[in-house]
Amino acid sequence: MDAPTTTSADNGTSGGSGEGGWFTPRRQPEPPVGGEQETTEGSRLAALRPVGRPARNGGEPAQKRISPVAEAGPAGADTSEARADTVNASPSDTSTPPQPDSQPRVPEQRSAPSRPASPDAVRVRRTMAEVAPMADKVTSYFYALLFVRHPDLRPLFPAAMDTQRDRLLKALLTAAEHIDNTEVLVAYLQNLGRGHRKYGTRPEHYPAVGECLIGSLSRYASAVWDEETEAAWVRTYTTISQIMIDAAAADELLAPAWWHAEVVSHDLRISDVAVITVRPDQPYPFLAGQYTSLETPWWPRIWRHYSFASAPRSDGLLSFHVKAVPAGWVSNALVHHARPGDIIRLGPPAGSMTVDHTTDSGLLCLGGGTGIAPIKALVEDVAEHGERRPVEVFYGARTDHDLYDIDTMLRLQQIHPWLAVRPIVDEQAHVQLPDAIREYGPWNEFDAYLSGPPGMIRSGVHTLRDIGIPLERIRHDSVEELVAAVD
Ligand SMILES: NC(=O)C1=CN([C@@H]2O[C@H](COP(=O)(O)OP(=O)(O)OC[C@H]3O[C@@H](n4cnc5c(N)ncnc54)[C@H](O)[C@@H]3O)[C@@H](O)[C@H]2O)C=CC1
Repeated sequence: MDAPTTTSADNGTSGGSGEGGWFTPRRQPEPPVGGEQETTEGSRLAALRPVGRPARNGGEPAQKRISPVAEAGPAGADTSEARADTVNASPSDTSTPPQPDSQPRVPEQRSAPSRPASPDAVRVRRTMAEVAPMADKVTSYFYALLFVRHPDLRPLFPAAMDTQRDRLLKALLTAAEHIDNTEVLVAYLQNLGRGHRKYGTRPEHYPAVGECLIGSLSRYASAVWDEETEAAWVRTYTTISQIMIDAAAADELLAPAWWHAEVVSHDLRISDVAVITVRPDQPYPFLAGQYTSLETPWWPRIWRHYSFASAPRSDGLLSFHVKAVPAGWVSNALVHHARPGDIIRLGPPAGSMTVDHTTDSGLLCLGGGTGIAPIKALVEDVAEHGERRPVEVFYGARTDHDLYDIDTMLRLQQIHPWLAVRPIVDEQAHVQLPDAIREYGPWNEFDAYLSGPPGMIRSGVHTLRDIGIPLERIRHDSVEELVAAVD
């Protein structure tokens, strides 16, 4: 499954919780259908059958598709990458096949009230604890079951999925484990469901995945598996899949499953970083600070996440900053092979590291390496709104040479008196990016935006908390492990 998205340390997605149980399946698992074999598996299959119907309200406008967590790959199969340019992308979109995310994409249950876990959640977590030491085996068995029993699903996954095959499973298990954390989980699953449209996932695929999920869990958690546990998993999976299906159905009314986009310019700024501009084949609505998933023609069905490097433009063009990382299939193809005229595919926009235009707080922005891309988009966004809010950008790089976009940022500073850009070069400053902000401030009237390598985000959140910025005013993508680290 794909990447994350986070938002702010507080994901900003509350809402919708008052209706009494997002996670109470709106449709109870169906009893075994007459005529269907009365085997355990027949029952599972029937119980897991989701209902492919659009959400009651027809969905939200595309512009509102902001979720606190990133999307995961194909339902079932996500192969999508870790966010290539984002926090979860580990050191990159690296891997030999694209590296899977080592972290689940659901934020920690930081905001969950300290209510006792539901009986289903207790059973689900007991199963997870049981299978944890055999995660590899569970994963292999799950995909073996899926592809043997449902060979029609194989094409939804990339040809080479050795190292990332567990994305789907991971996302499902993570979601199941957080089944009580409704507000965060619903947003996560909705995003996941929408994101799965680009893989060709359909409602009828979900029961197959659920059946194989339960098949592999029951095998490897046999010591704790019983009828109640199975029923808990069926309810949990039914809830998960129904939210994903509903979100995908609602999104279908609003947006394509993917966009084709033609590369219109390719600017190799330094040996391993290119600024790539593309023209989507139809309007692509997004917000500054968000990111998208991207598939190249060279690595079909392998998706990577990249932040938009500009606010929405009147000519509809989109740009990305891509760093080629060792063994990064997609990033190397984009940096070293892509040329104008090439056609790529884009998934829907995601992410909520966006500017809150209802306040006039200042923006304290930390961009490390190619993490400067969405920061530039945020600056343009503030400029377009014509507001006079102070924006302070700290742009970190290892060396002077790595400040590949400093000219653009300094040009923006010249035009906008409310903008200050401060390059922080490790080898000169003898201090890494987050710590550099301690010498400036005060920052109590600022919202903070962090974009860059995971280590920078992690230490950035720590520093910002340390200087008194509350968690809910700190925004960045893919936060789950970071939230856990500071909470
Ligand atoms: N929305 C987002 O969060 C985005 C994230 N990214 C991510 O940013 C990264 C960029 O990679 P590179 O350009 O190679 O950056 P890099 O690894 O050269 O780091 C850039 C700067 O970040 C700071 N930094 C790095 N690691 C740190 C740590 N552990 N603690 C404190 N500060 C640290 C340092 O000031 C360093 O000079 C990639 O991992 C990419 O996935 C890229 C674009 C958007």
